[in-house]
Amino acid sequence: MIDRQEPSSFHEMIERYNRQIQEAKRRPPISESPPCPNPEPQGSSCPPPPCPPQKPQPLPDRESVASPSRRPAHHSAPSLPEKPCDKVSCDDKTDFSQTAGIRGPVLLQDSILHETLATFVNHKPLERVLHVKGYGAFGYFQPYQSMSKYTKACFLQDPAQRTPTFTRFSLMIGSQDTPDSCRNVRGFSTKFYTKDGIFDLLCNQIPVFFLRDAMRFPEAIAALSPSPVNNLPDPSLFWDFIARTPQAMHMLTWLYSDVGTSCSFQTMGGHGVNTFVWCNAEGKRWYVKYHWIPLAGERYIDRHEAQQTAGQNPYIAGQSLYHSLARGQVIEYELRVQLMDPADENNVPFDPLDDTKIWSETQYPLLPVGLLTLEHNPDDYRSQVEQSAFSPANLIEGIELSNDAMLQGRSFIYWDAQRRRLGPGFRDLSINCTPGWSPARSFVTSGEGMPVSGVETRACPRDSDPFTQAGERYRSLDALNQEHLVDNIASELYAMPKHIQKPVLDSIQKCDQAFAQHLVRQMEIYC
Ligand code: HEM
Repeated sequence: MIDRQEPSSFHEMIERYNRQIQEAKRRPPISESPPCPNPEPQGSSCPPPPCPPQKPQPLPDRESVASPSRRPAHHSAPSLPEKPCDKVSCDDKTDFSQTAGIRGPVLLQDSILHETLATFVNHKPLERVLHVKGYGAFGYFQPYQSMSKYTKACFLQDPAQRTPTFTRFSLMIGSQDTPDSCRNVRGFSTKFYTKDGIFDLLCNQIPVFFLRDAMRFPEAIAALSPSPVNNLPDPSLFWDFIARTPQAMHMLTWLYSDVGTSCSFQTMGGHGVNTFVWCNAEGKRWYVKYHWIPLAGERYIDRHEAQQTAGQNPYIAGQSLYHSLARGQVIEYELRVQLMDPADENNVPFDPLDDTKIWSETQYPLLPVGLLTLEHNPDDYRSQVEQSAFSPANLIEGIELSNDAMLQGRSFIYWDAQRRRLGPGFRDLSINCTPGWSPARSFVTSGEGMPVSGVETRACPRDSDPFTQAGERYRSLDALNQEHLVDNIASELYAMPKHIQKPVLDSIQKCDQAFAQHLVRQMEIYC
């Protein structure tokens, strides 16, 4: 029997279409059609009338159908012999537009046709402005022990409690066709469906960012994007940005190391980048930085392997994630945090709220918190992965924003982006909600009860040393990884004009003299 219910979505429409094609193929020839097994009183669901007879018939007089008095004679259709029906399921009325007579015209009133086409042209949700290409996985999080000393966050109190999660891995720059292995910032966002509501933890594989203030973020993204003139890759946009942005030096030493190229999310780390605040039941606050450690170990690939992989399989990381979960393997990441008493913030040689800096692991050890276990694939990419809406402002009691300027700049813009791409009801989509909860009703705000003071200003915050940690990063690499970092930079920087090369080399010299010398030698090889 043909399903005559209207499709509620494009997806259903396609499924129904495929079902009908399959059924039609199985159905015996029309002359041998069995009687309708479930005849309905009006007969509307029974097999519709058979194909028009194969013997050519004169076409109905279209003039008599379409207001003959107003149509000139030369508009009449030529009297063609009717062709035999060549459709497998020509008895399926839903395959045809509604026409005035068999050869048309198609009637404007055919709302079913318009709905079918309008559903098709509108079925694709708008893409994210960033992190367009992504893959998802469901799982759960379980703490190792109660973290009540540091936070009252409900899902971190009881080691026996499992909190359901959804994780989306993504590439920050590029389109749906960008190869998974290319040099990129990779996103690692997790939604925790807690009993107090949604908590989102957005991480990148690189622990620092290009900028410490959100104001220049659009400029950074433009520098990483294709040329606005011809849509072709233009490395001079990036290197010009780096030449003008010494604070990006530290990020450069991560992005242009092998950490920038990878063929697997299972062996990739994640870092919250920004500094958040944990608050316990007594109101004691801690600065907190988040880190995910893959239990499979961290592994990255070099630029040559990344390029080769990009050509061979642009979906390598997504496929590996999907097939591992489909085979029943679980993928695990340990959540660790670094905690700093805000009273100590003046005792570190940098601003702990500056996201171009990392915290020393000796001074602020990585404290294990719990285990994220990814265990199954999404069943519907569009409604689960595409329509997932993460925000650093999706917080629950016990977790707050700090005064990290970049984080505060991010706090509104994700919801705004989601209103644009998913509509104002984005929080009601099942992937984005826990029943009965909405941030507007939860009244979780940052720093309730914290004193705030200061003179209005637009100024560079305390400590703007952009070089020390970048130099430390270079020196922390072994010889092979130093070689890769330097070669990755040299392979692009050598081709830049002098007015870009010079300030970049000056900045690198301020990071580390040997780093700069190594780079100059390597650039000479390319020249
Ligand atoms: C001012 C700076 C930033 C702005 C304006 C910004 C803006 C955005 C926007 C608009 C999206 C897409 C949201 C959506 O449509 O759902 C996005 C996604 C994302 N952002 Fe940012 N971002 C900033 C900085 C950062 C930083 C520092 C991180 C580091 C953790 C980060 C991590 C992510 C991740 C992981 C995603 C992907 C989320 C997903 O999978 O849906 N962003 N960002």
